[in-house]
Amino acid sequence: HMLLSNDRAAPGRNGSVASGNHPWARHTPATLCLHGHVAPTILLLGAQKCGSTSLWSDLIKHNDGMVHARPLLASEPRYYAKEQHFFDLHFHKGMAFYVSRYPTCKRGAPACYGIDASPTYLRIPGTAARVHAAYVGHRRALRMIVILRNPTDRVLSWYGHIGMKYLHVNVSLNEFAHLSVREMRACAATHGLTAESDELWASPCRELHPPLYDALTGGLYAPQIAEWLRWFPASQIALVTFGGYMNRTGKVLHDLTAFIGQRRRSGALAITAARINIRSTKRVSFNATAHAALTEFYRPHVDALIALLHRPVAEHMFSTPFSPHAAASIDAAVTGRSSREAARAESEEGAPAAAGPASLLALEFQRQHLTPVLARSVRPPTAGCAHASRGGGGCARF
Ligand SMILES: Nc1ncnc2c1ncn2[C@@H]1O[C@H](COP(=O)(O)OS(=O)(=O)O)[C@@H](OP(=O)(O)O)[C@H]1O
Repeated sequence: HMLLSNDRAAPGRNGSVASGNHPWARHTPATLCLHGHVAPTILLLGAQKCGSTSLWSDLIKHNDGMVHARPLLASEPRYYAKEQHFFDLHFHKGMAFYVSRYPTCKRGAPACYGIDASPTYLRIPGTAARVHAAYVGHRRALRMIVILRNPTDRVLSWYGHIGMKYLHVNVSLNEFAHLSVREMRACAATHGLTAESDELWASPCRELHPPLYDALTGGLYAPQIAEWLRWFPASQIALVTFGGYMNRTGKVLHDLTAFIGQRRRSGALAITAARINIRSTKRVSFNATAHAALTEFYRPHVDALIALLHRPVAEHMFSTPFSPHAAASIDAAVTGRSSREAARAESEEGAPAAAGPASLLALEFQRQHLTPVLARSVRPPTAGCAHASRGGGGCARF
């Protein structure tokens, strides 16, 4: 096992030292070489159906040093270039197998970063512990990226995914939503839990009978992220919102480049997100009651996510496209208060007076997600823009 390090003091064109004094670039990783191959150090954990394929593709396209896997056999599915499923399905095959799909290491070459974008890593319990064990001695080189989407939209996408995978789903979209919620509540009761419980995620209710599977528990982001925070420092985890990535793609990609520890590439920020795995446009949306049932189910879980992001344990999580310096302006936008009033109110309420990056994300979630969720529970979604927010500005999504 070895680290092939570029000259950290004087980075080359693709050197591994981030430009500027970006706070997350302090522990700049070099190329990690294991068993003669570039080992993945960038793990795009998911969530599944949240734009992970487009983000993966954009990260490769906009980062010179980013390398993906190559399928070893012609018979392997093409998505294996993106998703290794090593830490959920193939862990028993060992790290030598894992890295064998990545390029061989070359001494003196510019730093490169292997990426594994298996979006199941976030929702399948146990993967964080396996990553932690497998990267002993090299854990600081890892960067985890999580992209989150409104969980109700995720269910819509998931339904399409299940439909594609299993060719047909014998329930309609709206039945699927109601059935999922009903079965989840029943399952929770059987296991002494409630539908609000964080513990649902890693409980047997994770896998309801086909075709429901874990449609709902995939959107329980708080316990999923908390699990990664148990094994890794917050500073190694970046959060991206679906809406942020779609609306400010260039900024998000720039920020992620810095998070990874690369030099920021100069160039236009006006980049549009890749459009891969697009299906929802071909489908109808939930009707109002199905939408309300899912929204109701997810409400406490979104609250739990926001609460998690406000907790000190998440304080140093990297979040983009929000800058740590924008706390005051975001807070003012959310609450309508001046930044000084906001800081005073926060400290009176016991919250940290100076919002860290994760708290910023929490505020943005509240603005982009929770407010529209509450509004939508009493109004049916409007055609064409199911996420219209009262504050104007088109579709507010995460
Ligand atoms: N550029 C852009 N604009 C809008 N929406 C986009 C974009 N790129 C990806 N997507 C949507 O992301 C959904 C697919 O997510 P994933 O790639 O993570 O799916 S997967 O888990 O890898 O199967 C899938 O959602 P649904 O269409 O709702 O199914 C895609 O439409």
